[in-house]
Amino acid sequence: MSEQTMTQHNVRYLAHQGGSVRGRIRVPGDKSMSHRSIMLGALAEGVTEVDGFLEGEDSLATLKAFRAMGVQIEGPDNGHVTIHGVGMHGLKAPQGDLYLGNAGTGMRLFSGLMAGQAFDSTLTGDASLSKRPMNRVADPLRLMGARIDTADKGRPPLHIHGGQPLKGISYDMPMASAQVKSCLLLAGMYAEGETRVTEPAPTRDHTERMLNGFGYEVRREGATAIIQGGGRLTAGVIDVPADISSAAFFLVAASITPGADLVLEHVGINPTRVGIINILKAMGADLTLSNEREVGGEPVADIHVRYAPLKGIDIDDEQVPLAIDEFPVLFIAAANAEGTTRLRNAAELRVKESDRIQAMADGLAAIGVEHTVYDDGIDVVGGTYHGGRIDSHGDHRIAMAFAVAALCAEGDIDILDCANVATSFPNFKALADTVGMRLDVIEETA
Ligand SMILES: O=C(O)C1=C[C@@H](OP(=O)(O)O)[C@@H](O)[C@H](O)C1
Ligand SMILES: C=C(OP(=O)(O)O)C(=O)O
Repeated sequence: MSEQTMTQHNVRYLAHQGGSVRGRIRVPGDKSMSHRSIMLGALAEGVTEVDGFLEGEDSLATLKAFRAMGVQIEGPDNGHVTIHGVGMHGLKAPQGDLYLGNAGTGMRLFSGLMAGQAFDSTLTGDASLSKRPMNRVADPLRLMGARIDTADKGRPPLHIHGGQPLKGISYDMPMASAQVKSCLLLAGMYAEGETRVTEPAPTRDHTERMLNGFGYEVRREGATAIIQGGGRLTAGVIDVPADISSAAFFLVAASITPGADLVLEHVGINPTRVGIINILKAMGADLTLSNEREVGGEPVADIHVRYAPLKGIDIDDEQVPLAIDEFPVLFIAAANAEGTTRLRNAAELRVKESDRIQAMADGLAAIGVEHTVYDDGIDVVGGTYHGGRIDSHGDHRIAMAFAVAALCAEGDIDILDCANVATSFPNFKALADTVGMRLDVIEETA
């Protein structure tokens, strides 16, 4: 069965009202770091050992794409992956297209890497990824000398012509995007001279940290990340922490559920990812970090969360890129807070796996949560809400957000099109059961 036909099998969630949130859990590995561990491990000299790898569809698609380019990769086996690096110029032309599933991160980072190869490649994705904008990477890569063909309006598939000499550029990113920054830094390894990428606001810096960990220097001058072409990567050991974006569902679940008391273990707390913690704390959440340590160049902690009454806030603009994937579940926190929570300057949410402003607004409307939609944000008014039927639009984070909402709903929430939860959080149902949430997963065939 091809990946494309597999996705026709779908699941629906029936999230029963009520339930508890108690215990001690570890959510799966960080998706951003999992993608990058395979990419850098494949291009390194030597053998890279990865622990904590996310065995979700997005990062598995990245792993398979490198296998298709001749890289020997063992695993994943309980989060352990062994990558036999082929060096910067050791990839082989793949036989067919490189299918990247649902992963915007996969496609944007691959486009930078493939622009530097000697052979042509075609990057494809599922229905959601095929609608997402790729000119944000294709345009600056073309400035570097890449030749890239896109479908209509800069959508995938991307056809990347190999053998094009790249030169470094100085690029001011028009949006705060770690994917664009990372794409250009990866292409910059293959470019002549320096590539300089300036971000309008801080975004996740896993690429910079991991490149430095592989012995490839990325310098920073203020808001600019700088890489010199022509370097090499040296294999190493990577310990991927639990994904704060997955932990977010349980941080909100515990914050809104009276009596909740939960510990999330070994969570990545990179300062460019902690918007969820900062925003929940500003809303009055009871979160405590302990056992703070650094693991493989990334800060990690256990997070203890207990129920506390939340209040609505105006979310600080600077928190937006630091919590960019957490807004669906933060809107559920807002629905359970006293007063109104206001988000602006978050238009990027409209170009994720779904239009996350509209998809969440439609879902909030279906369960009776008062809200007002803006081009770049939303106001959510806290209060009681009922059950209802939600379309997740195949977006993992919308599906999981409404599963969390059921904890405080006055009725059950039926959530359609949830198969893509497996892209980032394959054992979400199992961990939801462990803590006391009441979630049925109903298999459906198309
Ligand atoms: O670099 C990454 O790993 C990611 C960057 C973010 O996207 P943008 O760079 O488009 O904001 C985020 O939404 C995505 O889930 C992962
Ligand atoms: C936006 C996300 O991922 P990607 O862009 O990689 O599809 C996400 O996981 O919320």
